Amino acid sequence: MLIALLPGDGIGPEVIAEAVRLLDTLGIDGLAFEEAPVGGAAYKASGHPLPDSTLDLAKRADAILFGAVGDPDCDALERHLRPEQAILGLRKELALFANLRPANLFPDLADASALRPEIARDIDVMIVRELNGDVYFGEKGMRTTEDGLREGYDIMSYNEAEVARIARTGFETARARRGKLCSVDKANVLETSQLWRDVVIEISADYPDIELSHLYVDNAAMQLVRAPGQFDTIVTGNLFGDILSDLASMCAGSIGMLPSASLDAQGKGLYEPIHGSAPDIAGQGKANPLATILSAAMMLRYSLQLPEPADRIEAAVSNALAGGLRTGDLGGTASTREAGDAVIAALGS
Ligand SMILES: NC(=O)c1ccc[n+]([C@@H]2O[C@H](COP(=O)([O-])OP(=O)(O)OC[C@H]3O[C@@H](n4cnc5c(N)ncnc54)[C@H](O)[C@@H]3O)[C@@H](O)[C@H]2O)c1
Ligand SMILES: CC(C)[C@H](C(=O)O)[C@@H](O)C(=O)O
Ligand SMILES: [Mg+2]
Repeated sequence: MLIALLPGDGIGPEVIAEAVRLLDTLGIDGLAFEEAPVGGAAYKASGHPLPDSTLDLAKRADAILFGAVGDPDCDALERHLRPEQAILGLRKELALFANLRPANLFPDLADASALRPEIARDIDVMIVRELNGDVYFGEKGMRTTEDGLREGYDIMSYNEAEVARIARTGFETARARRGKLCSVDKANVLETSQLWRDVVIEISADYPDIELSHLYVDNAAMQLVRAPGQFDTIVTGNLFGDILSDLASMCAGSIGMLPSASLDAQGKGLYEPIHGSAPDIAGQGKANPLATILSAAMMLRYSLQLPEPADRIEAAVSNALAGGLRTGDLGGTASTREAGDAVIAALGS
């Protein structure tokens, strides 16, 4: 089983190193790693954020473990050369349309949540975010109006096949969890969202066992903070899912805690923390590697069909936190390396 390692920029290499150290410690038979540059690192080395050789490795591999991309040195580049295009390109080229972002509170992290402990305790939500459409991939550009003003535009669109596909992922995910699906849109304003809601309702006919509800995205953001325990599975579009998952991460303690899986129709996946390259703390050994370590666990479970080591990793993270592990984002002082050590030590407990 070949794992493509794409560490990327900023804290990406720091957090990937800890996930790889943990996977090495587990000694899983037949796991092989191959690394390739991506993002700003790839641009600086070869003039493109997603070189053909990196895309080729991603396609050959059984799964991809991704760090983060984004480099302030590249801010002035034309859009198609910016580091972020690499992750968007991978998601599109590999047809990774279903992004699963679980937010749940580890029992010992209530003190780190942005919510009061008695509210935070209840959060256990899976955000199913569509990843191949929306404003991210619609026509976009810069033009000049008749009045001579510069005008930027990004077309938001979804066709019914795209909505149906992610809706089915949402229903299936809810079925494997607590049987409740909340579809989040902005159907009071957006045509895209009206179609989204219509299609989700049509697909729901195939899932009579699932309790379906709908929320506008502004209300959903408020409800996630007010009473996150009401949510089981959320299905939503690319942009709303991006924003809601960062919000949900703080309910669960920190953005440094949330992993993700981005899956194609066959279950091949790219696994990455939901956070970015965090230039403000890069190179200082301060990054929390747990989101990436938990992404590695998702990779073992979803793409490699290895639930036992996935369970072991998640239990080790939980035990390490129970033992007092806290990186800076969680209010502590542990370094990235010390956090990796604590999880490895907890594997035996
Ligand atoms: N999938 C990705 O590769 C991805 C995701 C999000 C942002 N980005 C990119 O990353 C760059 C920085 O973006 P941003 O600052 O808006 O978001 P960010 O997620 O990188 O950082 C936001 C804040 O959270 C902190 N943080 C993030 N991850 C952390 C961790 N593991 N441990 C401790 N603290 C952590 C950072 O220090 C920062 O203060 C941008 O170029 C952005 O486009 C990439
Ligand atoms: C870097 C950016 C393109 C990306 C997104 O918006 O999807 C990031 O915010 C994420 O959440 O993975
Ligand atoms: Mg994001």
